[in-house]
Amino acid sequence: MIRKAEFVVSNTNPAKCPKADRAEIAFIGRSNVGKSSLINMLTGVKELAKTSQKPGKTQLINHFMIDNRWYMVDLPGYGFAKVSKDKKEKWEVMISEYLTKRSNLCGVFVLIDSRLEPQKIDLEFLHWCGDQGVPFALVFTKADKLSKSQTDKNVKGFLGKMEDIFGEIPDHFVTSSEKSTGKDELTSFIEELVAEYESENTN
Ligand SMILES: Nc1nc2c(ncn2[C@@H]2O[C@H](COP(=O)(O)OP(=O)(O)OP(=O)(O)O)[C@@H](O)[C@H]2O)c(=O)[nH]1
Ligand SMILES: [Mg+2]
Repeated sequence: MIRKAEFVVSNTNPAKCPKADRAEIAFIGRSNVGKSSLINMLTGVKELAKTSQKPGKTQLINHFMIDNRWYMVDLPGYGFAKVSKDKKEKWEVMISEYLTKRSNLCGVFVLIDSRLEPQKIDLEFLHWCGDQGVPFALVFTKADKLSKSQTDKNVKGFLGKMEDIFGEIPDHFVTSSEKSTGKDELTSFIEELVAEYESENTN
């Protein structure tokens, strides 16, 4: 259970992020998929991470301190059409630096809109994570928007693609930030990652 969550700092430069002296978990995915909303749902702090109906709200690497113990990170989304080429390239450098070099990163959650068929951009991004050895799990979002059977069908379809690409099905969670669906399962999983990191990184 998360008891306390506080904003720490926003950055464009991964090298300027807080000292990597504790476990860190990050959320990424397409613009508007619900990353910031998920952070607010998991922490129980309504406006901790800024959300918007318009894609492209989160622009920076945002660190939040959880229970004075570990960091939760909100990242800007990919795939927002109205972004200049220059900005897109800057995003790619910033995010790839962050995801591949952040030494205390013990879990990256790639958010997938549970309403949609598998999207090329998500599959490409996951391919890249696999190639780079980024430790990811999947979070399907907005499960309140469709019927359970439709959501299940989409999730199953996406996991089938994962099996085709990776030969195995990654850890995954079905969530709704509106209804707090999946909160306990995802929180427990994150807490396990944090505990594992701590047991490997204490002297
Ligand atoms: N119905 C429903 N709406 C959601 C859910 N999660 C997010 N939303 C809505 O989706 C929109 C985008 O949510 P954000 O959390 O800002 O998305 P984001 O991924 O952080 O977007 P960027 O910061 O632009 O990359 C907002 O209007 C949210 O209210 C959910 O679980 N259910
Ligand atoms: Mg956001």
